[in-house]
Amino acid sequence: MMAMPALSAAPGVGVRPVVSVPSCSTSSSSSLRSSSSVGQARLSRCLWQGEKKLSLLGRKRVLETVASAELNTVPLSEVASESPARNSDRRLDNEDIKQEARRHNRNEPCTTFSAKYVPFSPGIVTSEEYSLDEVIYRSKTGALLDVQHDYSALKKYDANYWKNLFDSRVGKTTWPYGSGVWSKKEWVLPEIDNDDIVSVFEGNSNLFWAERFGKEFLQMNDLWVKHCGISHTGSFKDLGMTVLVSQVNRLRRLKKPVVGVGCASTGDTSAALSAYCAAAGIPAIVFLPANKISIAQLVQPIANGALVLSLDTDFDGCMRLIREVTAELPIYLANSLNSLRLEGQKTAAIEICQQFDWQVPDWVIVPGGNLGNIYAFYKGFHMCKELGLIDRIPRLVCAQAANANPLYRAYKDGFENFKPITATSTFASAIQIGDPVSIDRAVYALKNCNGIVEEATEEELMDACAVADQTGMFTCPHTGVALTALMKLRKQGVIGPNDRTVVVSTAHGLKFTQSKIGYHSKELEGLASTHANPPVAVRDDFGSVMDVLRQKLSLR
Ligand SMILES: Cc1ncc(COP(=O)(O)O)c(C=O)c1O
Ligand SMILES: N[C@@H](CCOP(=O)(O)O)C(=O)O
Repeated sequence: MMAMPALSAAPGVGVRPVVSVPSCSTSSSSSLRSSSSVGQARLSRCLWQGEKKLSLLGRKRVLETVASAELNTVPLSEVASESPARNSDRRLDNEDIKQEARRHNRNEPCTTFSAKYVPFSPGIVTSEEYSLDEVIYRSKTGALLDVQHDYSALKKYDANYWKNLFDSRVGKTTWPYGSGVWSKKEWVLPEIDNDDIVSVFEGNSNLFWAERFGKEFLQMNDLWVKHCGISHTGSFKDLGMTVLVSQVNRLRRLKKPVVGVGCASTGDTSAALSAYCAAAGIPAIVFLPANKISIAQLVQPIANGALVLSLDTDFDGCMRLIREVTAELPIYLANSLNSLRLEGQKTAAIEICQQFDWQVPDWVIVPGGNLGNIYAFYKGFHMCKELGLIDRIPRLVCAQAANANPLYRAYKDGFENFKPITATSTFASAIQIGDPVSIDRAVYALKNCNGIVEEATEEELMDACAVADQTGMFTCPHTGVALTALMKLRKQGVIGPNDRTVVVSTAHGLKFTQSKIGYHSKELEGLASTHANPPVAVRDDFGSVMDVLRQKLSLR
């Protein structure tokens, strides 16, 4: 058997665009051109540089396809309705998915969009800014950074344009837009070359109607669960990691000194980092707190070939160390301290609006630990509102485990004082964090959406998981924390019976089976395990089986 280090179970988008949409380029340096001669020149470049391998027939098709988009103002609705026929063209001999995409991707607006790092200092005017190609995580004053998009460029396209564009990309395999993150590329990392993107077509996670749980337990008829855990590595972290690792891929191509990518983790960030780095052939280094993550989470970076360091400390200790190490060595920091991650994570919020046909839910409940995700959700909704796709931002609820509740404590204090704590053991082990790096981002997000912070005890979160599971879900403990917050707010009448509410499920329950086994075997110390459903041991004979069935099913 493989020797494991001491890291075992924890206890736990038809409106006419205002400009034409030429798009044969995948290059960040391309700009919007309307003259036909310039269009022809670009066309030739595309054909003879990027598409060297096309057959004569292929070249003719590209000429026809791109020329119509280059030389005319093409209503997006028409472009979209034409594309299935073109997309039914088979991939050409010797053409891979990226080359095929260059041929088909004429819906893509030319890259006039841009983004940069600015200090995260709401209300303070500063000229400080950095290119996304710089390796930098903090401002001159030590503040967090934020990725700022060029809204004046994005606003040249109206809300219907964006809705139709995003909608036209869902459910396709076109590189890279088959990804729920990259389907929103213009709002995420607009300048990255499509060839640098590292994606496993993450996102597009299901948003399902939790009918029985809502109606039977909460008298709610509009309760939804956004299942971000049904994902490549089983958590929402894939959304951010595709962005971060893609940018690292670009930095390495630009010959920037990045020998690897590192993170501290409670299990999910490390799993996502390892998988995306492995897909790109980039070394991954992960710092894990010994004995504080689940076996399923531990085995993910091991299997994906990451360098796994098991440290005799908690997550906050690992976080301190990785920050020191990444300041010394050319290792790129992959935690959400790095604002690139949040650009991917915010697409979950945009996706929720899209899944509701661009209607806004009343409430969105998100479990919080290092607190990047609650800000990412706020930013996603805020961007939709700024660009006119929605008319308001939902109220956000951040849910914390009572054993790891620094934000809850600060909230109760009117956000006047924030004090880091030493988080204690919780079944929601991925949010056992006492000194969250994104505290400022979280407080800003919650203040700006009239948000709420709730907490869940161990008993409450495990019971919430059990009850939800018995309505057909298979929840992770963090989702149990969010469900507990929902139950409390519903009971208090804060959330109404007809409020459209989305609970964000951040990880797949299959990553956390140990705590479920403990609960259903009534082996969790200090917990009544009220909803336990242990297996019934039965003797191997017909009579015994019949006796048990009669008794359990109340049959005579
Ligand atoms: C499964 C799961 N849920 C929720 C969270 C909390 O997200 P954040 O750290 O962005 O607050 C994390 C990580 O911290 C996580 O791994
Ligand atoms: N739950 C996280 C904790 C680290 O959060 P991050 O978003 O800052 O990377 C994990 O899985 O490691």
